[in-house]
Amino acid sequence: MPTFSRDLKIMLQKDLAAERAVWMEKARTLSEALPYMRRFAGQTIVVKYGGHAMGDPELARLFARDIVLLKQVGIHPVVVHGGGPQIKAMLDRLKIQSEFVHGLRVTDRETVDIVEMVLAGSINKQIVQNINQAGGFAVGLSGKDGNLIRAERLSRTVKDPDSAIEKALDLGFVGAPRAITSHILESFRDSDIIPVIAPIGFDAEGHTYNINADTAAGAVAGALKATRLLMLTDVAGVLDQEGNLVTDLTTEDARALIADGTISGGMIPKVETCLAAIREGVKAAVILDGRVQHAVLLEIFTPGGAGTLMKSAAGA
Ligand SMILES: Nc1ncnc2c1ncn2[C@@H]1O[C@H](COP(=O)(O)OP(=O)(O)O)[C@@H](O)[C@H]1O
Ligand SMILES: CC(=O)N[C@@H](CCC(=O)OP(=O)(O)O)C(=O)O
Repeated sequence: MPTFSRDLKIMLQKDLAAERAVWMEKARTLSEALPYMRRFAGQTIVVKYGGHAMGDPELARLFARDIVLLKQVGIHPVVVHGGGPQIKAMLDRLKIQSEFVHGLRVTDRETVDIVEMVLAGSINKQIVQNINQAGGFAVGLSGKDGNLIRAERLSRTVKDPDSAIEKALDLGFVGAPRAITSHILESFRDSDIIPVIAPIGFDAEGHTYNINADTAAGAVAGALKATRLLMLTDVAGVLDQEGNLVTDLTTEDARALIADGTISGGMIPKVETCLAAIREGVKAAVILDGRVQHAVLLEIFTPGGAGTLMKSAAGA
């Protein structure tokens, strides 16, 4: 029937035009990424991948693809991962109690074995597998491999609120990174290998340490003088008193927001780690929302990077 076939033809032409418009938009986005690809080519970007951000399998798959894409365009991504919720799940299964003091897990001898098993074992290998399934060549390392993260027992004091006397906190086998053997990571720069690091440290006496993943990522970024330290978390970034996103955070503003309690809990070590990394030579650190699909690509390849940026005085 001629009328029907004419209508069908018009419909198909409209569909094709709509599809073409979608592809044109995608091509434009790719083209607009070119200046960013040139800017970051050959640079090191350390990505801290938190335990909350890896909970959703689809987000984890997209994260792995984004990391492979960075490497493919000549950027050197280094992934440092956490796994707090996964450690908690394993400790619960084994009916082992665990508590946090100032955002850090008090870690006794039994707990450090479980932490190492979960971080350097199942989680590390899952991320490696995701990246490799996305077409990359990821190699999993704990801080023990290649003497990567020498650590010491973290010493921290707190002020007793009644007497105002400083007392030492005993967090057990919680480590502070002392030295990063960076040539291990630098040897991957000129290869297609993507290092994926579990935040486990060691010392000369043979102790194993549980290191907060933010702290480990900051130390690695500082040692590599990375161009960017990206901290993927479960909020949009640093929020102000009204709950609005702070897009640029100076050291002075950070100090003020910590002092008045606006920045609290796990966000304090995160911000402090970013500032410390910048002091050590990282050009800029960004706290961003790991719950958003392609958060890493948005931050690196578009002007619409959506987190909180802290940068060195020399600029980013
Ligand atoms: N000013 C703030 N802006 C944003 N988040 C904040 C702020 N103060 C405290 N937080 C808390 O910090 C959390 C992020 O830290 P944390 O839970 O340690 O993250 P992760 O598990 O990703 O390392 C947020 O989920 C939020 O509850
Ligand atoms: C000392 C300390 O607290 N270590 C952390 C290490 C994992 C971590 O930091 O994981 P997220 O990044 O997912 O929070 C812990 O035991 O939970």
